[in-house]
Amino acid sequence: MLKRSPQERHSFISNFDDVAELADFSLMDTLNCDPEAKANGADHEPRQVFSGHYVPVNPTPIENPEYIAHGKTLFRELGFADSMVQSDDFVRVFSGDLSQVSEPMRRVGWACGYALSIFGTEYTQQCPFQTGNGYGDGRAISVLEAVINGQSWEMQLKGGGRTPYCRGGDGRAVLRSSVREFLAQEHMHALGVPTSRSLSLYVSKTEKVRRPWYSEASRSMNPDVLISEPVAISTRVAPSFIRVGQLELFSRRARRNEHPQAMEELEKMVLHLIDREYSDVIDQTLPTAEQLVLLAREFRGRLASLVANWIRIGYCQGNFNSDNCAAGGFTLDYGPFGFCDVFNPQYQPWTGGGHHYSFLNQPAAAERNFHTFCSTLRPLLTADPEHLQQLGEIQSGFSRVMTEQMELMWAAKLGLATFDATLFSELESLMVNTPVDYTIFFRELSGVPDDITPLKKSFYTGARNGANPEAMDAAWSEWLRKWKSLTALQSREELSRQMKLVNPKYSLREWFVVPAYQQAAAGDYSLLRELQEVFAQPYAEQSKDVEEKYYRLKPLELFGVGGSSHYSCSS
Ligand SMILES: Nc1ncnc2c1ncn2[C@@H]1O[C@H](COP(=O)(O)OP(=O)(O)OP(=O)(O)O)[C@@H](O)[C@H]1O
Ligand SMILES: [Mg+2]
Repeated sequence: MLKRSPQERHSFISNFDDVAELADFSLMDTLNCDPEAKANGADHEPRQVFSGHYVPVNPTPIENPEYIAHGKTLFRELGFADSMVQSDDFVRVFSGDLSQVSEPMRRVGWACGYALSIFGTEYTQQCPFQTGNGYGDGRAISVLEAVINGQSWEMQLKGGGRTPYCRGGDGRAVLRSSVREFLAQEHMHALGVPTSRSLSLYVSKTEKVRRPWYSEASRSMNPDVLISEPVAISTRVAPSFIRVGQLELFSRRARRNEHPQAMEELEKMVLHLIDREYSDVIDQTLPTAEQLVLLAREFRGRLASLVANWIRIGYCQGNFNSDNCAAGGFTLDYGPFGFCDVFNPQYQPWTGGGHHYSFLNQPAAAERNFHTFCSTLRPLLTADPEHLQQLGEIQSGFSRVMTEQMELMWAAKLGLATFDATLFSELESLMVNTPVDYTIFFRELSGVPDDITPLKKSFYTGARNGANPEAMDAAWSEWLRKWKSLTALQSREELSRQMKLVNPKYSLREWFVVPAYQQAAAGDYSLLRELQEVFAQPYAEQSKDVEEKYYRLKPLELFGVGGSSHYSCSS
């Protein structure tokens, strides 16, 4: 614990119990750069980093930062006063300027390397050196790790400038992508889905970068213009930002015996993960092998539950690679994500994402990431057949655990005590054939309607797949009758109350977000702040006005529009 008098404390530092130490094996990449520039974080050139937990790197402040928004709920949880977000020192740090921070904060941030597997297949091609040693946080820079109310929190700038892993990129994030991530993180938290959190969002009044994007009302699949967009820095917060891909980097090195400390580094990294993300459930005095097995079991449960929650609320992560899979089991990297409007098992807003990361394929994608995760632990257990076998059993049990979670989730969405496979598969076909708006359908069903009239509020009748409307209505009525017979034992009020806790009324559809970031780029933040308020209470009925604006079908003319219905990963 660091000792300091209250007068010495930096204003927001006064909320910290302590400033935590990172794993103790930093700064070991001794090649390829000027040691002094490296140690003070001033070397931002792409380079190979051969070992070590992180590299010191200074963020590059955005020019003329202006406050846009902060995560009010998170501020309350951290004990930060709302006014702090406009204070000079806070603005400076979270718009990327560490030059004036005082002890115990450090004037240097850090970035981490990680490896990449796509749907379980290892890649190194994305690394400019083709070795994997130049891939990692290309524009994410952590600036602080603090213990607040007994909980350790890492604060990470996204868009904070180039790092050794920037691969020739500019290290920036545009306002558009920053607004999306900022809003989505707090919405997911309010939905009860584990996630990184949003601390603050600042935009530059003068600095812009060019990105490929879609022209107005474009129906092109790929971006068709280059646009100039303001840069922004959003700060996200989590117990750690350790990714499956990060463990993978160390494990690949250990497997190939790339340097003498490779195995030791892998072990330290895994123990660091346990300390940051699993200390409440794993006894750190146990032998390492036992801890590893417990870790795999616990992560399995968290990951399966996470993905079932994504599907519960209509979320598609879009790019669920191992480097976008947080080893703590929460949602990380809101890039080409989307909340679905129409129920479509193959919903995938990212044009580069393919079927493998589509909506109902996310359990399969999670399984691939889990297998990758288990493989990262294996080198640490080679001399221990008993624990290796336990790990194998945990790995092969993923699909069972995932199925259990999915069935529990569908049962809860339908207000049933147990999953009914026939009822569910009939519903799935009806939802595809009508088609229905996923959020509105389940919310209307949560009203326990007498007949299908309220459910029709969710029907995209204009997009009906040529089906006979009378026959469809009859099929829906029959399905509703069956559903009601299965729920008949519960009081209608109680059933409705329970279902409304599981089926949100409001979800952050992309066509709500597009005008918010467009207006923000023109200096008007009012819509963005309205979305913040509305989507912080997704289960509440809210006012008539809110309902009319945000509880409605996607207008048919917005289907197929580039940048809204689908987008490239460009951010
Ligand atoms: N403008 C940029 N400059 C430098 N590196 C970038 C830039 N944009 C993306 N990258 C890097 O490219 C890789 C893939 O990007 P991806 O979109 O998955 O991540 P991201 O959205 O930047 O970050 P995160 O996963 O940290 O949320 C990451 O390693 C990321 O850091
Ligand atoms: Mg990423």
